Formats: sequence, structure tokens, C-alpha cells
Amino acid sequence: MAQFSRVSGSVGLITLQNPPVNALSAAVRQGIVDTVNKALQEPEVKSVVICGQNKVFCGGADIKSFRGVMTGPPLIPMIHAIEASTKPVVAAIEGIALGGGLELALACHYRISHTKARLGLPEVTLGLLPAAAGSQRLPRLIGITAALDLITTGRHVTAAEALQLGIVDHVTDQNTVDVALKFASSVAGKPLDARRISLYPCPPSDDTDALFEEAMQRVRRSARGAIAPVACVQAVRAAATLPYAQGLEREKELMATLFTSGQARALQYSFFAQRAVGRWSMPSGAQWDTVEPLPVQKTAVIGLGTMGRGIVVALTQAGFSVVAVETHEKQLTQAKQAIEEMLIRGAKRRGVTPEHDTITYSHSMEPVANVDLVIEAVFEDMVLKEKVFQQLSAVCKPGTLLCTNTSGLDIDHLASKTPNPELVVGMHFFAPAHVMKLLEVVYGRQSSPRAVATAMQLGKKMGKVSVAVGNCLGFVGNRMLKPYMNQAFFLLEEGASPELVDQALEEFGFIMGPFRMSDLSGIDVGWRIRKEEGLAVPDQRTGQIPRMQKGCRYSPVGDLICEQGRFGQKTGQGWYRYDKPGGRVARPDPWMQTFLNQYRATHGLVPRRIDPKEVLERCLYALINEGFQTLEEGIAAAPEDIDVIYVFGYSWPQHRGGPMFYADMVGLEKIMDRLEHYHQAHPDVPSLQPCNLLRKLVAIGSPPIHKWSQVMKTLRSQL
Ligand SMILES: CCCCCCCC/C=C\C/C=C/C(=O)SCCNC(=O)CCNC(=O)[C@H](O)C(C)(C)COP(=O)(O)OP(=O)(O)OC[C@H]1O[C@@H](n2cnc3c(N)ncnc32)[C@H](O)[C@@H]1OP(=O)(O)O
Repeated sequence: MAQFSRVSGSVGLITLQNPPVNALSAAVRQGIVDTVNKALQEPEVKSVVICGQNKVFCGGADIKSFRGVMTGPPLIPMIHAIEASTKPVVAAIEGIALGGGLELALACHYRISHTKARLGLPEVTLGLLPAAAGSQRLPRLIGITAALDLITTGRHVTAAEALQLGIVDHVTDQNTVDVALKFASSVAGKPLDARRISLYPCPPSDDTDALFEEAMQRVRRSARGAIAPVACVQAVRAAATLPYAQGLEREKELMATLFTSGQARALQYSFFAQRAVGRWSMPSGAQWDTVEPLPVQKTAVIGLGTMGRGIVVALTQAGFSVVAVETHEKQLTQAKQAIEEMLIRGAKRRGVTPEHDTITYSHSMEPVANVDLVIEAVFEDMVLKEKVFQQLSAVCKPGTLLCTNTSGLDIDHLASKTPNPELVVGMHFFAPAHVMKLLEVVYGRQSSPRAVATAMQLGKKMGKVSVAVGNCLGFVGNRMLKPYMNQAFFLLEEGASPELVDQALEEFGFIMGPFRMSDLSGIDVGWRIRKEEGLAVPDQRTGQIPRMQKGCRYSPVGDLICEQGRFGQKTGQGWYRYDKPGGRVARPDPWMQTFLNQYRATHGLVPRRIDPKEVLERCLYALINEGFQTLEEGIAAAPEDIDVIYVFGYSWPQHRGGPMFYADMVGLEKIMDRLEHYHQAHPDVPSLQPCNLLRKLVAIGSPPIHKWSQVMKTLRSQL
């Protein structure tokens, strides 16, 4: 809806009303059309101000409506009518002007913004482009380079930057609507042609072709296969090279392709999935809106290795005081220096002063005594963690929440070592912890809903996308990674090279394939875990690591690489070779080829040509199958949880939604058929056997993803 009122006799005030962000739903668009007509028709009205209810201008088109039948007046003619108005129209921007909201403001003759407002054209993040003439008006207003930056990244700018770029005419820290009303009154009757952006020529650049060529290359490099950023460049190019009307046609054409693409569907699904994970629930029925988090001000981090340091930085940047504990004196000094540097770099990037004095460094546990929440981030060793939890239980004040940053160890076991297991939860950060957006909050059998609510709220305050998951080996993310990595190893045995496997998955959209990723994070990490699990251990009789373990196929290739001291980037050699230890550029290594040939010969494996399609199907479908298994067991509460974990923690391309969304797009029947096909070829690999939930969903006709939860409930209740 939009409400019309007359202020001071001659200014028409139009207020958009659609909480929480005044999105341009059919009713709001109809309201704007009606109220603008009214303002134009009423002779007493000499000028107009458009603002939004509750100090929020407008969050853009109503994303929810994109998937249904579009009703109501279309956005573009409405926006053109505003610019064509013979009475001056002023946008009073408070809160946000995003997407269609900013496009609406760009059609107004003047824009006045509150200092705290944020503006942007984030359509690209939803797989779209600013198709209400934003791609044509913005370059005419602020120039090609600045417009390309905003439109291809979708980044939000502050009011100060908007003023500097020329997007807004004036910034105020007073009541923006009052300022706009006064201003509108002062410009009544003034000529408007110079204020109509569509009439502006696009500011020329020295070499337009070279500029767009360079922009296109940059965008293609970072897009990982996403089509919207490319279309955004094409639309801005149309603004730079075509008359306005023709540019608009091009914008419309490009939008039509994007609008119906699977990528737009995936990105919009991902937008809502990020918000859905905040509405967490536990098997007990406890959920986000019924549980009050515990107050947290003082925190502590135990163990200042890479993860601990990142967590200290993230907590400090979120405004918490931190006691940073490291028992080794030398490590403590190094950690302190590294943390200070990270804080300085971060503050510089954000244009703020670094916070140092909220951190207390200590090599003993004593200062932890009065904190509200502790995050343990010591080495991934259960015995060591048990010891730390016992010490914490002895020293902390009653009610302190004890969190562990383990990436997969048993939370229940750890909790059992403390007198208050209800106060123990997992907070699984991803490296580097101050950068990566994902946080898995892991509840154990006895974790209290308040403990979970507190960890979820802390994650939110740290700017993380937090997902509550159940306790099992590897939780959700690492558990699903295991069958994916296993397939990658098996493919090497069967004839693939690390390069072939990586290339297939990188072309799919992952930032790195499994082998490059494993070189980066350290091949020895998995090796250590496999040794603890009793897998990477030579048979006493043969001296070799068995290729069958507990009746299942096992590949020791990763273990054998580690036995050669090849741990990845840090040793300069892993699945690839690097110019030096710590080098970043992966080059194929002839040594690996020879090693794999010998390995295959030793085990009588006849190499075959592996098709990239097989790489994708085996790695991705095995991972997806494990995802269905976690849903079936209730470890993940909903497919959105898994998808958010994979997009934000494992570089799954966001324009493909996440593994479970991707499964829905590919078709569950196809996934099941291909898994069965591969399982027949590899009966000793149980993770290729379609799980019950997948079978059940296919049996009832493969309902779309938003209907899976009902089937999951039924299946869980039968377990
Ligand atoms: C064949 C061709 C046909 C073409 C026809 C189409 C023509 C279209 C023409 C023009 C293109 C214009 C496109 C757009 O405008 S796309 C939308 C652009 N806007 C955005 O991307 C903004 C998205 N929102 C946000 O980034 C944030 O929500 C925020 C910054 C506005 C507020 O953040 P925060 O305070 O953290 O709150 P939440 O994110 O939690 O949001 C609260 C609540 O509001 C819902 N919501 C937010 N924005 C929208 C929206 N634009 N539409 C619908 N709903 C929105 C959000 O989902 C939350 O609700 P919840 O999910 O129920 O929790």
C-alpha cells in the first residue's frame, strides 16, 4: 500500500507501507500509481515527497512474488511516470534504498538521504539485474566505472559514499522527511528537464571498448559460472553505447533471460535459506522464538593457533571483551602479534579504529574465572580437549557456557566430562574464522535450548550465518565431505589425475577442487583423523594399508602421499607441486603421475579414461546422498540448513543453491538412478547406495524441496 497526505498545503507526501522493508509488492505498486496520479491531479499540490513507513525507504521488488504469477501494475511504466511528472518529486531516503527501491529514487528529480541510510542495486546477488531502468540511469548519473562496480557487485554504499558518487543530492542527520518536505516546497515550479536522468548522456570514457573488455574479463573470472554479473556488464554497456530507449530494450531482453533462469531461482532460494536457518529448532521441539539466550559480554578463547586467533579477532570486532589463553609462552607472544595485525588490517578495511584493549592475553586459565562464555580451540585431540574442559569446569563461574570449536569430535563425550553437560555446545568455525561467514552450532544430547540460543545469537552478533545441527561424526559439513573425498580418491585409483578431478569440480563452480583444497588445508589433517579411526594403519601381515576395511572399499592414496612427507602447500608438495613450501601456485607434478601408475600396477588396477561427467556425478551425488541421510536422521533439520552450510563453508557455488537445492533441480529420480548405477559398479561403496529418504521422496513422485519436510517428519517418526 501507499498512503497519500498533503503537508503544509502544497506538498503531497506519499508513504510506502509494506513492513518490514516496504518491498514493492503489487499492492505497493498500485498504491504508488494511485497516489502519484492523485498528486498530479490535485491543483493544490505543487511538489511531491516519497518516503517509506517506519524510517525505511524501500527494500526493492518483492522477491517472494518472483516465483508466482506477477500481478499489479508493472514497475517500469510506474517509474517512468514519476520521472515524467511535471511536479518535482523528491525521494526521502531513510534506512535502505535497495534494488527497485533505489531505481524508484533514481526516477525522482531529487534524492535526500539520512546519514545512516544504505543504498545499492543488489539484484545481481539474486541472479538478476536492475531492470527498472537502474542499469540505464545509474551510469548516466555517476559514470560507467562507478556504475559497473555497484551493479556487478551489488554492494551497498553508505549515504556518505552515495553523496560523493552523486547518487544523492543531500545528506542529513535530521528528520529526513521534514528536510525533504521543506526542500520540495522550495523547488515547486522550477524546470525539471535537467533533473531527469534518462535525458542525460552517459558520461564518456577514454576507451569504452577497452573498459568493457576489462570489466567483462574481471567479472567472468570471479563469477564462477554465474550469468547475472555478465548480463549486468552487457546492460551497462548498452547504457554507454545506445540511446536511452534502446538501452532499456536491451535491459529488458537481458532481464527476461535471467528472470527465468535456474540461477535466479537458486540465488533467491539462497536468500531466503539464509534467513530460514535463523529459525532453528531442536528435536525436543525447542526453537528460536521460544528460548531466551543467556546474556554474554565477557568471553574467552582457549588455544591460539590459527583457529583460536581468528575467533579472538571475530569476537573483538563484534564488540566482546576476550580473555585469550595460550599456555605456551612463545606461541602466546606470536599469537598476540598476529591478532594485533589482523585487527589493524580489519579496522583499516572497515575505516574504523582497531580495538585492542578489550583483549586480555594470558598463559593461565585464571582470568577465565569471570567470563560468560568460553570457546575452546585447542588442537583436535579428544584427550587434550577433555583436559581443557575439566580445567574450565573447575575455574569458571557457575552458568558459564562451554563451547568447543571441534570440527567433528563427539560433543556428548566432551560434555560428559563436565558437571554441567547442558552448558556445552559446539561452535564450529571455518578457517579463517574472522573471514568465513559460516558457523555450525552443534547441540549434544544434553545441550540446553538456552545454550543453543546463546551460541546462535553470538554467531549472529559476529556477523556469521549460523546453522544449528545435531551431533555426529563430522557434524553436517564434514560428514558430507567424507563420501565426496572418498569418490575423489577412488577416481584417482581408477585412472583420473588430481587435475582432472579438480577441473571438473571447479568448472561446476567450486573455488577449488578437492585436491587443491586438500593441499591448502593440509593433507595430513585427514590422515591424522584416519589414523585415529584405525583406517590409515598398515596390516601387520602384509605391511600395506588394506584397500578393504570393515567390508567397505578404502583408498589409502592420501595416506601414502603423507607417508612421503607431502602435506600440501606447507611442504611445497602434495597432490600438486609448489615453487617453495608455503607456495600458492599449484602445478601438476610428474611425480604424482608416476606414483599413481605404480600404485595402480601394485594393486592390479587397470586405469581407464574418466569422463568429467562421471567425476561430477560420483562426487556430488555421493555428497547429496549423505545430505539426505543427515536429514533422515534429523542431524540437519531442513535442506536449507545443508545448503547454507555448503554455500558459506565449502564454496558450493551460490548460483547453484546448495547440494539439496541442486538435487531438486537435477531431479531426485535421476540422482537415485545414477547412484544405483554407480553402486552396482562399486557394490563395496555403501555411500553410493541411495538412502531411505531419497528413495521415499522418489517413490511419492519427487515433491519439490519445500515439501520435503513433511516426508522427513514421517520417516523420522518411523525410526
Ligand atoms: C520476464 C521478465 C519479467 C521481469 C519482471 C520483473 C521486473 C523487475 C524489475 C526490476 C528489478 C528489481 C528487482 C529488485 O528490486 S530485487 C530486490 C532487491 N532488493 C534486495 O536485494 C534487498 C534484499 N533484502 C536485504 O538485503 C535485507 O533484507 C535488508 C538489507 C533489506 C534488511 O536486512 P535485515 O534488517 O537483516 O532483515 P532481513 O534480511 O532479515 O529481512 C527482514 C524480512 O524482510 C524480508 N525481505 C527483505 N527484503 C525483501 C524483499 N525485497 N522482498 C521480499 N522480502 C524481503 C526478509 O526475507 C525477511 O523476512 P523473512 O524471510 O520472513 O525473515
